[in-house]
Amino acid sequence: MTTRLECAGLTGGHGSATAFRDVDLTVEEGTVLALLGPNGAGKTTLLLTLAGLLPAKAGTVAVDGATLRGGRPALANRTGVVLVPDNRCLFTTLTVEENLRTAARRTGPKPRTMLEVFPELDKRWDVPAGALSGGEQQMLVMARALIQRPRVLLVDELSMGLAPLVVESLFETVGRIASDHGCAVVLVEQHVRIALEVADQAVILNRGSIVLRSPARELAAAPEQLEAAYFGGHATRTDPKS
Ligand SMILES: Nc1ncnc2c1ncn2[C@@H]1O[C@H](COP(=O)(O)OP(=O)(O)OP(=O)(O)O)[C@@H](O)[C@H]1O
Repeated sequence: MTTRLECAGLTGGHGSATAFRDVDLTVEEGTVLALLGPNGAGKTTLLLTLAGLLPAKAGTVAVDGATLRGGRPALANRTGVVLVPDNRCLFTTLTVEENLRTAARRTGPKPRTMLEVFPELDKRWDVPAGALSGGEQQMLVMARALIQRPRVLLVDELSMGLAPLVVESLFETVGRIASDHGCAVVLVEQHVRIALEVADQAVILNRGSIVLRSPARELAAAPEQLEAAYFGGHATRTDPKS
């Protein structure tokens, strides 16, 4: 397997405040890493730093072995890093098709090819994004990410405000996007159980530090370890290399 995303000693935050420190992550192509942890742990800030939207205070981020220049989001995006932000950021007055057109690249897939992954959007093709249901909006958000042919897909709280059944189906799609398109997915999620079902590996961030790493399946079977990492922040590392 190829290492798609790697960060080493990554430290970052907002202004002079440090939100996370000394984070090492490796995500292989075609796999999903669940980045979990309590509110305020630093998960979103870490994603923004991986996407180049915030400069790192220390450490490196590399995609397919090439180190990215920190704080350069357009460059990171051209390298294949695509962020799915937690506030959706759709153009609400533009239709589904128009939203996809804003993200499509000249030499990349055409908007309608996204219907192979999200067929439910076909009947909503000419509807403004603001009139879609929450689940449909998130499908559009994922389609808008996929049309950019991501090598690294950073997904922040996809489930926010959605019914559990909708979340399960969306997460299945995320898993398929990783395996079919060979991208590395980092999934920040509060729905821990569903996230662990789709993820291959999991890390728990607490107060800015990684306090637990584990294959996702093992962690799903060890709720006490999960709880200790969330509330105590001092669980043991089960697999220091993952
Ligand atoms: N725009 C900002 N300016 C300054 N500090 C911020 C900003 N956004 C977040 N922070 C701070 O950075 C720290 C980490 O927040 P972050 O949002 O990354 O955590 P999180 O794990 O994603 O939490 P949540 O699940 O609540 O979104 C917190 O102390 C938070 O108050």
